[in-house]
Parts: sequence; C-alpha cells; structure tokens
Amino acid sequence: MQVLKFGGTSVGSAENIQKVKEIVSSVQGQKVVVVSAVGGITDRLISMARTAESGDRTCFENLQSIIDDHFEIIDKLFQPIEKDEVIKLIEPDIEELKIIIKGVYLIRELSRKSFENLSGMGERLSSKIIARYIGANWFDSRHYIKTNYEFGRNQVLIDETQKLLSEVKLEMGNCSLFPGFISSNQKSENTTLGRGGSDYTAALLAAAFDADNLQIWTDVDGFMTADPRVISRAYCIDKLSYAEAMELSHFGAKVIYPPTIIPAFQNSIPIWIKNTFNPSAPGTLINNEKVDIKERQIKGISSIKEVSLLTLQGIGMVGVTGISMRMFTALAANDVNIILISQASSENSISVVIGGDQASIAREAIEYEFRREIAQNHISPVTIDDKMAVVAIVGENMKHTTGIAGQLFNSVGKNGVNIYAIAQGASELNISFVIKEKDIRKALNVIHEAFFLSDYSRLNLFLAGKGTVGSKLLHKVVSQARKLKEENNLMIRLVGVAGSRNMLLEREGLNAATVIEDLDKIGEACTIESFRDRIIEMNVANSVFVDCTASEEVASVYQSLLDANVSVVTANKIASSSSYAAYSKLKATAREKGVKFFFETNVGAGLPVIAPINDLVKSGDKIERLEAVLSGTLNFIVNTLSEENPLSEVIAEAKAKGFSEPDPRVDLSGTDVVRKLLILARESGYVLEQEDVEVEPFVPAEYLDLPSLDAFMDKVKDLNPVFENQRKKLASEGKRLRYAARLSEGKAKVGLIEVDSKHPFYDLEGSNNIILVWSENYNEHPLQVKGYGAGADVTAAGVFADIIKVANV
Ligand SMILES: NC(=O)C1=CN([C@@H]2O[C@H](COP(=O)(O)OP(=O)(O)OC[C@H]3O[C@@H](n4cnc5c(N)ncnc54)[C@H](O)[C@@H]3O)[C@@H](O)[C@H]2O)C=CC1
Ligand SMILES: N[C@@H](CC=O)C(=O)O
Repeated sequence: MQVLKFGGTSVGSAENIQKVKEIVSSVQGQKVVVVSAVGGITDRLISMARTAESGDRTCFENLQSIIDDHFEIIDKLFQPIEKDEVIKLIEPDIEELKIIIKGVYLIRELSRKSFENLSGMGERLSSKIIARYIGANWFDSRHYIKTNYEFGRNQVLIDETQKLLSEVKLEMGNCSLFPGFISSNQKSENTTLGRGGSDYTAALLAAAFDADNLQIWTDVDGFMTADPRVISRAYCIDKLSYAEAMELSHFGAKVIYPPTIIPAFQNSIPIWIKNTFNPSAPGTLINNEKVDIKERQIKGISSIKEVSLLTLQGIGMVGVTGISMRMFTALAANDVNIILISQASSENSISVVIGGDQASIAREAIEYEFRREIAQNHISPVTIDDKMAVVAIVGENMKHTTGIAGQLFNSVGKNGVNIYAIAQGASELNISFVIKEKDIRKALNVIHEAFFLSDYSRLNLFLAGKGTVGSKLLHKVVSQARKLKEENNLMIRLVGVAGSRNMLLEREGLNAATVIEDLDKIGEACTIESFRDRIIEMNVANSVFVDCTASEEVASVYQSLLDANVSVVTANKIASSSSYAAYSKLKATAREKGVKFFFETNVGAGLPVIAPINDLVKSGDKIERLEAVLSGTLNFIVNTLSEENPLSEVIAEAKAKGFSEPDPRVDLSGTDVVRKLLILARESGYVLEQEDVEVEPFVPAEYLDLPSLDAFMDKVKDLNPVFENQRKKLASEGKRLRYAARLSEGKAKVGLIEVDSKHPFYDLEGSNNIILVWSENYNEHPLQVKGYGAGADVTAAGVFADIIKVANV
C-alpha cells in the first residue's frame, strides 16, 4: 500500500486537482490519499473567525467568498448532474460553518472548541470534493485519529488511533481518501493536529496501515540544499536519513513538518518528497539506509529569519543551579517557543533564539522571574538582538569528522559575517549559529560553496576603470569564463563596474561583453565613494574590488573595502607606494579579515616579480640587493630612439601602445619607477618612503612642471636633438642608455645609466623589464626575471591571474 498526501497548493485549484487525479491514477495497487484544505483556505477561515469575534460583519462576506471558491472548483471539475450530488455532500459542513460563524459573531467570543471546528473545515470540504472527483472512498479522519489536550496542544493518542485505523483498514478498498489535519478527542469533539497536521495524518495512516511508502506531494522537487529563493544554485537532495530530514525541516525547510517523520521513522517507512507540478522529477527519498561515508559531509543548509537573540547574563548566574530551569519555565509559561539555546561553560550567560514577534513577551517573562537578582545587580536586564537569523548545516557524515566547524566558521568569517551564538548537539548532526538577518544571503552562499554543495565557486567582481587595462580585463572575463568554469569550477561574475563618471551594479551579474556601452547608456552617476558604498551595501559573498585606474581617490577606498571583507586586486601602484603606514595597514587588514590584497602587476606588469620575492622572504631568505629596469615606457623609448624617431614621437608612440601611464609624465619624471622600486623594497622587507628614493628624472625637471600634458608634449620636442646626440655618442662607444632602479644596503635610487655590452641590461629589448635579485641564497648568481614589462594585454592577464588567486583555485 502507498500513502499519498497532497498539500494545499497541490489541491489549490480545479486544474491542480486534475493533476492530483493523474498522479493517483498512475499509482498501482492499494492506495490511501490524504489531502489538505484548498490552498489558503485554513488561513482565511481563521482570519474570518477573528473578524467575527471582533463583531465585524465582513466575516459574512469572507464566509461567502470561501463557499464560492469551493463551488467554483466543483463547477470546473464535475458534469452538471454530478455537481448537485457533490454540493449535497458538502452542504452539512457548510451549514455547520455558517452556524458557528454566526455564533462567534453574536457572542463575540471565539472559544477553543469553535476555533478547532472552524480551522478544520477546509479539509472537510476539500476531501469530500476530491474523493468524489478521483473516485476514492471517503473516510472521516475524525473517527480514527484521537487526541488529548496536553501541554497546550492536541497530542495524538497513538495506541487508540492505531487500533481504530487497523479496524478501518479491513473496510478499505483500492483507493481511499482521508482529510488531513482533523481529528477528535475522547468526547468526540472536533480537534486539529496543528501546523503541518496533514503531513502528520498521512504519516499516522502510513504507520497504522504498514504502508510500503509515504509520498508527500508538494510544490517543490524535494528537499533543496539551501533555500532556492536565496541560493539560485541550490539543488534537490536525492537522499536523506530520517534524522537529517528532521533537522533540515526543523530549521526552516518547510517541505515536511518534523513530527510527520516520527511515525514513519518508527515503522521504517520510506518517505518520498515529490512535486505535483513536476511528477517526473526524482524527488527526495528519506529512509534509514546507512549513510555512505563517501557522501558529502553536509547534506543541506537551512535557515530561519525574523528571529531575536535574547541574552541573560550576569555574575550572579555563575555556579548557581536552577537558573536555566527558571528561565525556560518562564518562557514556557508564556508559550514562547525556543529555537536555539547557547550557553558557555563559564555559565555567565545564556542566550536563546526565539521568534521575533515573541521577543518582548519573553523579555518581560524573564525579567519578572529574575526581578530580585536584577534589582541586586547580580543579573543584568535581558538584552535583545532583533532582526537575526539562524543558519544550520546538517549532515550525518559530520559525525566524528574533524575540521567541519573550522571550515564553516572560516568561510563565513572571512566574508565578514559576524557570529553571535553557536549551538551544536553532541549528535554532531547539526551545527547552528546566529547571524544578523542582513547577512543571511552572503552566509548561505559561502557555506554552499565551502562544502561543495555548489558545482563551482563564485567570485563577485567590482571593477573601477574601463580604460586600456580595464577593457582588456573585461575581454578576459568573457573569453576565459567557460574554461574557468569547466576546468577550475570557478565562475567569475561581474557585479559592478565604475568609470570616472558612471556606475552599473547588478547582483545577478552584468554582461562583461557589453558593459562599457551599457555604462554610457544606462549607468547611474557616481563618485568612487558612492561606488564603494554600494559595494559594501550589496554585501555579496566572495567580493573582489579590481582597480584598473591610475587614480589616487580610487586607491583611497581600499582600506574601507578591506575593512568590509572585500578583497582588492589592483594594477594601480598608488596605494602600495603611498606612506609605509598606509601600505602596511592595508596588508594587515587583509590578513586580519582573511581577504586578499594583491598587486602583482604593480611591478613588471604581467611578470611574476612580487610573488617570487614574497616566497624568498617567507622561506627566511634575506634580500640584499635589487637592480632592475622597471619602466616599459622608458625602455621602449631608449630602444626606439633614432634619427627618424625623435623623443617626442616615441613618447607619443609609447602612450599609443598602452605602455605609458595615462599621463606619460609619470613615467618620464621617474615617479612610476620610484613607485615600483619602493614596492619591491617594501615587499623585500625594507621600510622606505618615497622621499627616501633618490631620483634623477628621465627628462629635466623644468619640462615636467608645465601646466598641461599638451604643453609638455609641445615643449619636449626641444629635447629631440639632445637625446639623439646622446644616443649617437653612446652607440659610437658601444654603449646604451637604460633607466635603472637600484636598492643596495637599504638605499634606493632610480636614474639613467650607460651600459656596455657586458651588462645584463644591454640587450633588454623593446618595452621589456628585467629584475635581478641578490639575497643570502642567491648571492653569486642573482635571481632573474625578464620579459614584457608593460602593455594592456600582459597587464590585464596579470590582474586576471591575481583575481583567480583570490579564489585560491
Ligand atoms: N599599461 C600598462 O602596461 C600597465 C598599467 N598599469 C596600471 O594600470 C592602471 C590603468 O592603466 P591604463 O588602463 O593604461 O589607464 P587608462 O587611463 O587607459 O584607464 C584608466 C581608466 O580609469 C578611469 N578612471 C579614472 N578615475 C576613475 C575613478 N575615480 N573611478 C573610476 N574610473 C576612473 C579613467 O576614466 C580611465 O578610463 C594604471 O594605474 C597603470 O599604472 C600597471 C601595469 C602595467
Ligand atoms: N607605465 C608603466 C606601465 C607599467 O606599470 C611602464 O611603462 O612600465
């Protein structure tokens, strides 16, 4: 025998009831169907009852609309001759409903008895209509499911219920239908089974009839790994143990109600969760098969919002017995349901999570109970954190596996999600923790990824600067997307872009291929501060801010972004070459927050320079000397100068080729090389400021003081013969000009040098860079890095590599 339960949405309309009929007809052998009230009817009955109690006559309009809705369903489902018969079947229930509502309205009192009668009326109506429609024998659950009122609710009298159900089993044919949710007490008064009662009815029937399985037909494909409204990548879990399903459903996954599982579990009846609107989907199977150790450690994540964290604390609690008992008794006496409890071994505080709407009742109850201790300052008044959420990870395989909690808290922590309280039972089936409700999306996303519940991890990118380097980076994001996803399980999603005037932000992702045009068409006006504020406000997981500008203002927002747990990847050298204090604070913040601050392209563009130096330093080596050519622009200039190619034209060419800074005077003044040498020196362990670097500009200082770039480009023509004469002279001596950077004995210097053919810089072609590093380990023969030192493609590739490094793939 199979027991099939259909929830309110599944029987929410005539069309849906037709789907139910198809599903039931497709089941072979004996079957028992349980139905809920038509979707929304129970809530409407309750609200109507409250309206009647308040003496508001609109209760009668509400009543008529409930009746009309049922008649409309009948109208759509049945042929005219049958309709009258079905209406006759439900007429007594409708009459009873009318009488009760009139009584409540007249007396202005909604007694528990009337409430129970009214709230179960939806199932009485729906079950009769559906039984007739699918051709099932109708059985009145109230005759078989017996309850007793205890501890503030109706409790099922299991033995008596089992006995009555086993008797009725003998009378049942091939297809029987029972209304869910409704029951009666020993005085045969109508009662109900509380929230999720129809699931419970079905489980009781399945247990009493020793069914082969229990099928819960609902409007989702099964238990999902997380709330799909928050995690679009959440997917259906194929198998769960009873305990796992219980834990997941307790914490927010409203697929099945926890008590439902108990009769099925006790009788080892497998439960299937299936989708009425997608019956071919495999669904979730819940049974007691042993958990395969190879399965994922975490099966699912559940979450509850709109809760409050209430804390009682004080030195007067330490070592005093009975404090918890008094606190929990006070809450129970006021019908406050406790969702989570957390107490540290110091016994100095107890925190509980309760529904947000019960926070003030709970506070009053506890403060009243501890009024004496509070008056004597032994215990502090209760504190309440509102707008909180509980998140729980669930999985039987967590048992005895080390590192799960570490991985969990590390992943949420480095995304800046603060944890207010934690609870884990000794069963190790569930780790629950309390966070601010605003962080829930972020937390669920990072946990989903951290435990490989997602097929891939995701980086959310915010880009400032869409010029030479930025636009190439956007091409990379597009061209590498597929490969990264397939080979590295990494998805890079562009969620924000800012130019110097406009910005676009979209949590679900922008189109990197068209974003530059989109920015002009639909971008909103921005400043770098407003862009930063929006990034922080969006609070997305695994965020990376990428700076492809040469702007000081942009560099000035890194600190607040890192403070907000946003990683920073930058091609812009300004931050790392600003004051040593600011540079080291950025690095320290990234370390503290567990996010990344990467700037590999600051020196040598796409060449790996900073990473090898970092590795040497980390391995305990000491860097003693650096000699380098660090300017692609200046090397290009000295290599390209000729009679036909005078200085002024070669400068313009370096800019056109994307080697120079947006303002080439930054290169020609030596500033760009100073910045780079400073960064290398700092990364090598030296504490230096820009003023400590001795600098000889590439062109005389007076040329650099001109008010505009155009004026400079005009004036610099005067230097064409000077540079050409110098080149010729050096060539005749077998020498070449190089703009070199040097760090030795802690002293840094940049400037022009003349090198002969024996010098390692002599053959440095085009815009190439070279970096020679002498250390304790590399003393006779320096470590050497050489290659393209400028250019949009190599730089964008370097920035992209830094971005991927953030994801650690
Ligand atoms: N070109 C190269 O070979 C290399 C460049 N870099 C660095 O890359 C950075 C970018 O260089 P390019 O792309 O060549 O410069 P670019 O001038 O072509 O692009 C910079 C972009 O940033 C925008 N911008 C300026 N202020 C902004 C703000 N407040 N907010 C948003 N956007 C703003 C500008 O409008 C421009 O579109 C520079 O810091 C440069 O030093 C680093 C290594 C190599
Ligand atoms: N302007 C720079 C670009 C790289 O940092 C250079 O010319 O080297």
